[in-house]
Amino acid sequence: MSDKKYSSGYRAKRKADSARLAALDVLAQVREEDAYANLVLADTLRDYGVEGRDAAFATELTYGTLRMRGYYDALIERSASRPLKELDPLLLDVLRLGCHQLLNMRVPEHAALAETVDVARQVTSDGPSKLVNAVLRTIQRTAPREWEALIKGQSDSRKATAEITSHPEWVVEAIRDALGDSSFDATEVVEALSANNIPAKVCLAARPTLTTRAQLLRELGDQGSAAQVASTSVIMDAGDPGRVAAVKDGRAGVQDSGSQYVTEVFTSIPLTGSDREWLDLCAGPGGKAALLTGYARSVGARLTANELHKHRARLVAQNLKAFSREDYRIRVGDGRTMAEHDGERGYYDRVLLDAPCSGLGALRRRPEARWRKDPRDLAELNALQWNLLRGAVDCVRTGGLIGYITCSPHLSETRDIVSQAVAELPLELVNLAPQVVDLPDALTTDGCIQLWPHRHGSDAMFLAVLRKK
Ligand SMILES: C[S@@+](CC[C@H](N)C(=O)[O-])C[C@H]1O[C@@H](n2cnc3c(N)ncnc32)[C@H](O)[C@@H]1O
Repeated sequence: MSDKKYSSGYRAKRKADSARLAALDVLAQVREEDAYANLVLADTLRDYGVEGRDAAFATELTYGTLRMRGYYDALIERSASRPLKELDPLLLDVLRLGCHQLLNMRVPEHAALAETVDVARQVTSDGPSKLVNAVLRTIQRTAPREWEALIKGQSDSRKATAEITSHPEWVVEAIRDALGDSSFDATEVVEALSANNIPAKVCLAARPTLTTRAQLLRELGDQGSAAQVASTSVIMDAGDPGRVAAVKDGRAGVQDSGSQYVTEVFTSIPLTGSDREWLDLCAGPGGKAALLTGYARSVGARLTANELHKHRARLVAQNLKAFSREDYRIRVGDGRTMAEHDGERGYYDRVLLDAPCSGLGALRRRPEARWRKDPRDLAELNALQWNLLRGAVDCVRTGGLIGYITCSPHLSETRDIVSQAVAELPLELVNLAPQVVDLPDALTTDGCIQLWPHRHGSDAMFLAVLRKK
């Protein structure tokens, strides 16, 4: 750190604010160590002695900056008049923090500037801190509406939408394709992407046969309200879910309302013949398994929850602790080859395949997730999804149902893989139109369900139901 006075001379050097330093440290951990911000934030705040209102400030600063990084980078690049890659990464993080304070927090402009320059000086030296001052002043001098117009006005509409909504360009393309829009800057494409910039509220699931939404609402008092989409879901408007008695004892769990809805729809599809043995092929950590066990129990069926990883199977057990051991069994194994084991082939009446996926439908939950995802991972995921689908076909009886779910709207892991399955495997698609009369904008043209944060207030969950021929 430099000992020299800040050269503009308008105030003396002073120690940078701990909340901002802590936020910067988290950004650095995310960038350098691939850390998850939500996992390292609490320890980092403790290390810097940041608590109470300062901790809330640091949290908002960290998450907001990570989320809006793409937009801030567009402004920084234009204001620094040099490519971003020529900026020191730590300095770039400082600039991003400054942008968030200037543009999206209720921090007075002079404080946003001065405090950010203090941080720059403390973690680098005088020279770079002058650059921070100059760049942030340039950003501040232009009105937010003018910045938006400037970015939207560029000829490359995919890049413009990516920058305005703060997403990688490949995600813009994926969302446009999933919505069936022809242009990258179509109103709904921008709305869908912008919805990822609004943090999701905590949602609880009232687990069937253990409690009801009405009971959960009563328990929460003025801290809860009924959520959209699923009949089991409750939004926690305030408070800590870990302190809710129903969550502590397993009658309820923290779960997105879209996840609840697709599980509810799948279990409500009528089935000819027996309906006693249900399988959750990829069950960890067990949110859907807990709903499935409840629904199964209410019709006299039993759930088998399968999971590849032992430690995740333990989480399933934790999620099912409020049910009786007769209602479920948990097994550890590979869902792709489960039918090779004694008695598993064609044994199940319903199989839920909640497949490992890109998670593009839950970007609003993890502020930095969109920057970490790589489109090259999709090919590997698609191969796994396909092999799990084949595994599910082997486990379900003729006439039985498979519910294929992803937390993603990306076509390669939703409608494309399902149409390939219908073409190549002994499966027919069940049209879900009768199940979604109250939610017609959730139905895809091929009769599947695709939820969206901007339409339904849930994660972008996908459900296709397939019947084995
Ligand atoms: C999307 S998550 C399932 C979420 C879960 N249904 C819930 O609601 O809590 C996918 C799960 O599949 C598991 N998995 C991955 N490969 C698998 C395989 N070959 N067989 C079984 N499970 C697998 C992962 O470990 C992960 O727990």
